[in-house]
Amino acid sequence: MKIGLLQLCSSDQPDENLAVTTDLLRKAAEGGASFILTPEVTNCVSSDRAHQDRVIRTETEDATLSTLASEARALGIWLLIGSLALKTEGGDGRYANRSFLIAPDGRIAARYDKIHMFDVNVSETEQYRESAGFRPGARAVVAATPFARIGLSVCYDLRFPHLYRRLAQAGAEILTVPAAFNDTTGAAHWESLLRARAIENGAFVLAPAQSGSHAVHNGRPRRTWGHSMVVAPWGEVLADGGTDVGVILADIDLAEVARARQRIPSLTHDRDFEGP
Ligand SMILES: O=C(O)CNC(=O)[C@H](CS)NC(=O)CCC(=O)C(=O)O
Repeated sequence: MKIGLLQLCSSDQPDENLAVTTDLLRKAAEGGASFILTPEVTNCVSSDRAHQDRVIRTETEDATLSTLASEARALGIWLLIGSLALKTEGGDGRYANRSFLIAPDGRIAARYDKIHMFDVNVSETEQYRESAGFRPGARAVVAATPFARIGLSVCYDLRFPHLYRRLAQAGAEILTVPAAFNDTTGAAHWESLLRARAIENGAFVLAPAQSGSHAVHNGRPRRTWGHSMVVAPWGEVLADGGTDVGVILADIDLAEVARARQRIPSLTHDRDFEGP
């Protein structure tokens, strides 16, 4: 089957981002993709709380979700909206960083709220406190489709291998890692971590990414790493999106999951042990 990754450079204007995303989604479908994926925070990249409060909507009011779900239906494709920043009802006023799997009939087949929050000082000038704006999820999700079982994750989750272990042990054959990796840690770690998750779990890793220069964050534009990737279960990088905004297409053979797991059955060799 053919996979389409959308590499975006989302701004802090959801309407603009939706127009670009819709256009690229149609291109990916024209290119033959039957499963298309968008990056983390497809609808809005911003760290300005007052601005976010003006433009971010709840799940039921969000135009990105309803429009892309209708597009998926019109195109007859499976769609992973990597994530949307959404207002949540109740709770403490923080947003959800929520991933959606949309079926070809336009219905929501699965939702997943990012579990691990990026509260990190990347350098003295680049600091993130994702948990100040977003409320973390607490439930891992595997969704069944006619072509594969899909384990959902988002961005910084990539650094927590036990999450992917659980997803693979629950049957996931494809692991999705939509991201907005920053360009410092992206250069150092992105490809290695993606390949490690694919190899250690014998699964395809599909990682659509934000790329380029976004809305100002801590007084400077926020830069993301791009390099959207498709990684095979044996660890080969089947596609690397570079840094341009656009569509990345890759053919995958899902039989490779069983082949990789037969050659190295480590997924079934976990053992309980004591200490340290
Ligand atoms: O802020 C938003 O709008 C949405 N959230 C994100 O983009 C998050 C928090 S800043 N980014 C990451 O998790 C990058 C992880 C990363 O770069 C690493 O693990 O090295």
